[in-house]
Amino acid sequence: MESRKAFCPTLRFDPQVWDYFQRWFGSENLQDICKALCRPSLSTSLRVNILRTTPQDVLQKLGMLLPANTLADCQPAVHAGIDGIVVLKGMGPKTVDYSEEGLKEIVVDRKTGEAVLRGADVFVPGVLACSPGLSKGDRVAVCIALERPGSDWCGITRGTVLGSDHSQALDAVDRSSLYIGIGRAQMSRVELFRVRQGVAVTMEDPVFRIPSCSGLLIGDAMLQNLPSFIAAKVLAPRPGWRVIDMCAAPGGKTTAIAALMQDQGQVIALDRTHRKAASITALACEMGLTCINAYKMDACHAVLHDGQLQQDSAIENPVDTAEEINPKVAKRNMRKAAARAARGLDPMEDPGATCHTKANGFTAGSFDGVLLDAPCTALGLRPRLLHRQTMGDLISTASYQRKLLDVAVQLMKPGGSLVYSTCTINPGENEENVWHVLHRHPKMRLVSQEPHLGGPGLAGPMHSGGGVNEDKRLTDEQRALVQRFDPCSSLDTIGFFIAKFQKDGPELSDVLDSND
Ligand SMILES: C[S@@+](CC[C@H](N)C(=O)[O-])C[C@H]1O[C@@H](n2cnc3c(N)ncnc32)[C@H](O)[C@@H]1O
Repeated sequence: MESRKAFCPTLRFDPQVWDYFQRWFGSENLQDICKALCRPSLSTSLRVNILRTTPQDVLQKLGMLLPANTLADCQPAVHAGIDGIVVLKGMGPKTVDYSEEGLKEIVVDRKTGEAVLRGADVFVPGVLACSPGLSKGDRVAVCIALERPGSDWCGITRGTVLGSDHSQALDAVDRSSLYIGIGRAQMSRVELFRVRQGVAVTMEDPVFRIPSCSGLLIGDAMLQNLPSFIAAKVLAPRPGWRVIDMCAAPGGKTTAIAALMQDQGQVIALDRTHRKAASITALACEMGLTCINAYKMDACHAVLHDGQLQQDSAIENPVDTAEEINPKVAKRNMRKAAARAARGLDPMEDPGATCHTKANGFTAGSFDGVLLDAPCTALGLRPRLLHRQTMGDLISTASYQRKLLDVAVQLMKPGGSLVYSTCTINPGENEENVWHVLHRHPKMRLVSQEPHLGGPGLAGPMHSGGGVNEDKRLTDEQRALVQRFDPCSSLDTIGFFIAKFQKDGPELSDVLDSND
């Protein structure tokens, strides 16, 4: 069919956000970044649980577990530069021929489409519309319907029949560049809109072929973006250290840190809800790590103030406080979790996992290492076909991060290290926040990072708050110390940013030696 083109979407940002980014990145570079953000990375990394197994054993297991054709395509290999990482290759974009006779069609929502681009099949809740008379076993072209500008409505409701009066709003929008491949229907149209979960379409000719290892190597290895693992490595935690991961769920970096410490010492992991904190405990158990203690705590209040008592208790089968009070909230959370599971996204969290609760925070100056992997606008995640944040959202997120950074500084021992990371390309949350730390906290300085694979920080004056301030900018030396992972660089990673700070004070090795 002529109206189906090669996959070539255009990523849209709010116009003010676009202008702001354009001033930082330049027009051409921003276009390249947007193009990369619409596509999945073709390099999938698995972090090996080095306390339990080796990269070579993981390669051997993959050889036994993956189907022969997948294995031949993805060529698993040990990462050449970073210990403990196994890399699998993806392929695409492939030019799919949609002209085959009798090909039917299915329209999915954006999130489902993005999951398919990452290698998933199509799950029932994400299907919005399909051709009339769709039968189980039919071949179907899969297309994404994007939300309309300024709205979360894409023009049709779930259950729409293509070509009917109800699909006119959808047909009025050009979606010819949003076809993501051909699959085989696993149910008829009637069943598709009657059931609530299950696989609707298995992808046979996806535009991108990304290997899926989910559920294959539980406890031995986990999917982790390369820059995320690098952030944990950059902290350089040593066995015996006391580390705090302030925003830790689901615990990818927490468990990487604990493994680097050979499970010796103490890793405190915080997140805002019991459910999230318990998910960290569940991952730590899966990885066989015992030095991690997860707490339900707002990291903005993580510092114990004079006169406050240290209180600590463990919670069995945690539920969110809001749930205890309000059964409607409990029901809504259950529905959300079930919906995610039905879409084949996150597995539902282990209901038996526990976490700690603490009425007050932790003693200031008591941590050798602090990780602040901050909640952020996530404008570096791939693939993403639409971003709806406004300039106001970007500014308020950066200001929230600065609040967390101020707490992080208080928690560090003199001589201790802080790693600050985000998965966004937004300079307001990255370079501008680094500038904030250096100018608000004279005892903090940027230090070099190992490993250092990313590019330098951006050059230019700070201007997220509106006016340009020529005096507020990182020096060339400071820009060279941070790592900015550009999604369109040859590393082909998500957009990510890492800064490492040290607080003036004695070298930590001296502190540890004098404690021995
Ligand atoms: C980027 S994610 C962390 C990902 C995690 N570090 C990993 O590698 O798996 C940010 C997390 O911060 C949590 N968060 C947001 N505000 C927080 C706060 N005030 N205190 C603690 N956690 C918070 C969110 O719930 C979210 O789980």
